[in-house]
Amino acid sequence: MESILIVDNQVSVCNLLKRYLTDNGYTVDTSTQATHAIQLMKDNHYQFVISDYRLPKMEGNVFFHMIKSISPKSRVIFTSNQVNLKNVVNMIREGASSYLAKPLNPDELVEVLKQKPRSVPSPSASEKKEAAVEKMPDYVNGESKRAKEVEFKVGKVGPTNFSVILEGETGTGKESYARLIHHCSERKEKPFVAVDCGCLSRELAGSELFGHEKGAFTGAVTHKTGFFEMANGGTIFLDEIANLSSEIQMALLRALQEKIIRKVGGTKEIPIDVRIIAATNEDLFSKSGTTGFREDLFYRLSEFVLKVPPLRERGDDIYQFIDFFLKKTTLELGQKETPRFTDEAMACLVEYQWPGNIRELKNAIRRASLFANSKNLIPASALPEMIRTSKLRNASLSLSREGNSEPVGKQEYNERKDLKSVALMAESEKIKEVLEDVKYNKTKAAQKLNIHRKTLYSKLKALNISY
Ligand SMILES: Nc1ncnc2c1ncn2[C@@H]1O[C@H](COP(=O)(O)OP(=O)(O)OP(=O)(O)O)[C@@H](O)[C@H]1O
Repeated sequence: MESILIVDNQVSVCNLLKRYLTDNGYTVDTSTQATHAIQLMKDNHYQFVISDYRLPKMEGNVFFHMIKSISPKSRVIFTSNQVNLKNVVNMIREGASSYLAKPLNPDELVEVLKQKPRSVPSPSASEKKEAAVEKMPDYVNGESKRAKEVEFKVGKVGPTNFSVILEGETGTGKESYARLIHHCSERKEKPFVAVDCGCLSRELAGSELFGHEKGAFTGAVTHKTGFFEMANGGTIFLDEIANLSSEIQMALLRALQEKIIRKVGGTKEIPIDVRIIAATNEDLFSKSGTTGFREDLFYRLSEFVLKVPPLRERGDDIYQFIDFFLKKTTLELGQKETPRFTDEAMACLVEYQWPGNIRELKNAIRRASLFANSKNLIPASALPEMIRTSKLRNASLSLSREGNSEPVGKQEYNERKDLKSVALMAESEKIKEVLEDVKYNKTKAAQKLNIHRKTLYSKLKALNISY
C-alpha cells in the first residue's frame, strides 16, 4: 500500500483528503506545519508528499529542498490557491511531480498519483550557466542612484560568505535584498530560511532556532528540527534581530563562533554551515552597549553593513514599482488588461512620503486595483485617505512653514478646498508640467514660467517638488 503525507495548514483540507485517499487505498498521514511534517518524513517513508505551496512558516521552495534532502525518492505534489506560473515552472524543473490549483479536484489528484514517475533530466552545462545568470523573479531592481548603490554592494558581497546586516525602515525590501544576496551566492540551490525574530517567544526562541529533543520540556512530544538545521548549507535570514533576548544572543554568538549547535535538551553537537543575514530597522551599533544588543555579536554579524534606502529616496523607482505591482495584481485577479491610474491618482502616489515604503505601496495598489472604472482607470478616490490628501498636505505644510498659513489638522485636509490651497495645487501642477517639458532644465523652466530662476528654486522647495 502506498503512503502519502498531506501537509496543509487547514485541518479541514487535511481531513477531507485523508478520507478520500484512504478510501482509494492509500495510507495517509497529515500535518499542518512544515516542521512537524519534516519530523514525520524523518521517521517514516512516504511515496508521496502533497503539500500546500504556502505554509505558514516556510515557503514552498524551502520546504521542497527539505523534502528532497530527507526523502529524495518521495514524489512531491504542490497545491496552491494562487498558482504562480514561475513557481510552477521552477518546482517542476527541480523535480516536483505536479502542481495543482485549489480547490482540489480529488479525481484529478488520484489520477496524478497513478501517473508513472517522471524522470528528471539533470541540467546540461549550458542550462546550468543560464540558471546562474537568471534574474530573481518577482523583483524590481530600480534605476535610481540609491538603488544602484545597493545593487552594486549586493553584487560585491553576495558571492562571499560574509555575514551581512541590512539596516532600513520597515517595508524597504530588506528581506528581498537578503534573498538577492542568497541568490547571488553559491548557496542559491540550498535553503533560504527567513525567521522573524520579533515573533519568537522568549521561552521558545531557542527551540525554534536550534530545535529540541523529545521530552526537553513540557510539550516537547517529538524531536524538532530548528531553523538553523533547516538552513544548513544555505542562508538564514534573521529579521528584527534587535528583538532577540540576551540568552539567545549568547547562543547565537556561540553557534557562529563554533559553527555547531546543540538542540534544547540535547547534548549532541550538530555541525552547521549557515550564512547569516540579519535585518534591523534600528541602528544596532548605537543599540549595542546601550539597550543591550551584544557588542561582540554585532561585530560578528556586521562583516558587511548595507543601508537599504526608503522608497521616498529612490526617486523615479516609484514608477517602476507602480507598474510592477499593477501588472502583478492584474495577474493575481485574473483580469485581462492592466488598469492605469488617473493623473490625479498618480500625482498622489508620487507625492506621498511612504512611511511603510514598498510594502505600503504594494498594499495600496492591490486594493486600488479593485476600483478601476469602466475605462480601466483607477481614480484617486480608490487610494487610502492618507495618500490622497498628502498632496494638499505637502502644499499646506510648505505654506505654513513660510508663515503664510496655520498648520492644518489631518481630518481637515480632505475638506480643505480654500482658494489658497487650490491655487497652490494648480501652481505645483504647472511647475511640474513645465519641468517635465524642458527635461528638468531649471533655467529653461524659469524662462517658460516667466519667473526668476531663484524664485523657481524657492517655489520648488516650498511646494516640496523633487527635481
Ligand atoms: N525590489 C522589490 N521588488 C518587488 N517587490 C518588492 C521589492 N522589495 C520589496 N518588495 C515587496 O515589498 C514588501 C516588503 O518587502 P520586505 O518584506 O522585503 O521588506 P522588509 O524591509 O524586510 O520589511 P520589514 O522590515 O517589515 O520586515 C514585500 O511584499 C516584498 O515582496
